[in-house]
Parts: sequence; C-alpha cells; structure tokens
Amino acid sequence: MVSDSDVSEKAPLCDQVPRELGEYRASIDNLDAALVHLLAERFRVTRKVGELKRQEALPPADEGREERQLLRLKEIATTAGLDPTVVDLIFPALMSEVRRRHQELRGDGPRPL
Ligand SMILES: C=C(O[C@@H]1C=C(C(=O)O)C=C[C@H]1O)C(=O)O
Repeated sequence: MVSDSDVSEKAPLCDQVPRELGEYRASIDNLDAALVHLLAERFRVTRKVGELKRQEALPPADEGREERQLLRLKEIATTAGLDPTVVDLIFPALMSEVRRRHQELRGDGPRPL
C-alpha cells in the first residue's frame, strides 16, 4: 500500500522542486505548447490536402511521399544533433493519423455493423 508520505516523496509539489529543475520544466512547458501549436497547423494543412484528395479522387495515402519525408526529416534531425530514431518514433504515428482522417473524409472509415 502507498502511504501519503510515499506519494509526496515521488511527486514533489511544484514549489518544492530545485530552482534549476523548475526552470527546465518552464522551458519544457513553452516548447510543448509550441509543438502543440505546430501540430495544430500541420493538421490544418493536412486537412486541406485531404479535402483536395477527395475532390480529385486521389488515394488518401502516399507511401512514397511518406518515405521521402521520413528520410528528409532524419537528415534534418542528424544536422540538429537529434538522434534520428526520434523521427521514426513520432512521425509515422502522425502520418498514420493523417491517413486515417483522409479516409474518414472520403467517407470510407469503419462502418457500423
Ligand atoms: C499529407 C498527405 O497525406 C498523407 C499523409 C502524409 C503526412 O502526414 O505527411 C504524407 C503522405 C500521405 O500518406 C500527402 O499526401 O501529402
């Protein structure tokens, strides 16, 4: 069983963390907010792509484009000093969600029984 004292040791209150940790976390807060804004913008643009694909009767997925983009982003990551495997962890999930939404826009998502 976890007592109250155990919990407070494992999850210190914000005003009890060392100053340096608090500063790092403030940076993380700002960076995470910026990432969410960038993601929102990416999804706004990919929705336009999905609408265009529906109008033009183009397939929702373009595997070649995804592969080229992943290669490009891994090169950028390496230049930025970031382990490129991070790109492989995040972007395929994003692209998969975009494809799912494109399919949904076409009206061929899963049908109820
Ligand atoms: C956005 C597109 O649609 C899909 C989603 C992609 C993405 O999220 O980057 C890339 C290719 C497609 O599978 C596109 O074709 O450009």
